[in-house]
Amino acid sequence: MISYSDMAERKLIIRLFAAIGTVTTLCMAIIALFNNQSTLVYPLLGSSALFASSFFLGDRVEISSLIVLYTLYALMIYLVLTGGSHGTGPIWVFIVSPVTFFVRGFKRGIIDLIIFVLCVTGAFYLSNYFKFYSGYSVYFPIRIIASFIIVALLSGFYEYFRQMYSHRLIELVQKNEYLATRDPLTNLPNRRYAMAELEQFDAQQQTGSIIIADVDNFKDINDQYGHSVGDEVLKHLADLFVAQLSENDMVVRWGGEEFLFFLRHKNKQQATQFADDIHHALSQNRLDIGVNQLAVTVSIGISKLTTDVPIDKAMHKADELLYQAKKQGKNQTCV
Ligand SMILES: Nc1nc2c(ncn2[C@@H]2O[C@H](COP(=O)(O)OP(=O)(O)OP(=O)(O)O)[C@@H](O)[C@H]2O)c(=O)[nH]1
Repeated sequence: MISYSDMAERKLIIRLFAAIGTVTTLCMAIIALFNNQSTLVYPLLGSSALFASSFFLGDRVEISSLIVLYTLYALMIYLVLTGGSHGTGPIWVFIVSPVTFFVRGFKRGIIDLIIFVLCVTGAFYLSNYFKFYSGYSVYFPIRIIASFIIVALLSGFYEYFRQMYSHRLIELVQKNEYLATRDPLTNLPNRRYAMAELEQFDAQQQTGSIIIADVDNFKDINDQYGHSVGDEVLKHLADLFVAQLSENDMVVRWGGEEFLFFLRHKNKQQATQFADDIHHALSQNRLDIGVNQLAVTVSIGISKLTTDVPIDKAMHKADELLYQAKKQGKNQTCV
């Protein structure tokens, strides 16, 4: 199953935030320097350096995103405390909520924003109390905080629905991916899945055995008892085959009434023993169809998978041996 991660996109966006933060704060520091606003120059330069450091952290996305976020918080609180340039500092706080939700997600984002609002409220109070900046009107902090909360709520709603939609989408893709590789009747993996597994196995140059099992006289079963009983037979076989498998092995519905077993690291002798076990299990487990019990048998062909035999050749060989087993009277294995 493919794993779905947005890490590459996150890395890109965090680096973008860091780059914008670095350039913006650097420009603001230069402007503050020309305006002789010494209290702004150093905090802005410090922020710029922190944003730049997070840009160069590369693959450590979580750390760099936290540096970006908390540098932003610290700078915003400082701007509220000091008023920034001519009392316009608090206007920048609106950047905080979208960045917070992006970095922290919905739940942790809410917690961080509540703490941030409390800090900003405290900063307005301290600024007034210690006269760090005395140009704020009585209503200004209230309006800034109220509008900040509205923007945060909107960003929160957006993030909540985005997360929900993204989870649903991933679930849907994974479900479709699963269905595309499953046989709906027996719930076994299908031919498409098997081909991918076999190609991977081939690429890894491993050894093992292939077994092809074909139900004997299946047309007669369909004709005599009906198609739905035929389907029940296939399901019965699938359950029985799965019960025989060991951890590394796999059985797939290869098509129609044919099943393919893929036994990793099992030589011909072990595969033959496995085929005998299947014949035996089938003879012991008849299928109940109303008052009757139906005896189902299979014919089997086995071939080796080695590093010097291509998969398609091994499959062809197993098919030929299966045909031979049918010709020799069915309900048997040819190796
Ligand atoms: N019920 C049911 N029948 C299927 C399914 N897929 C294929 N079949 C039937 O399987 C039958 C296979 O018939 P044949 O190829 O003649 O094979 P057979 O009767 O098993 O004969 P031998 O292989 O010689 O033993 C056909 O009648 C198909 O319609 C399925 O999913 N459900």
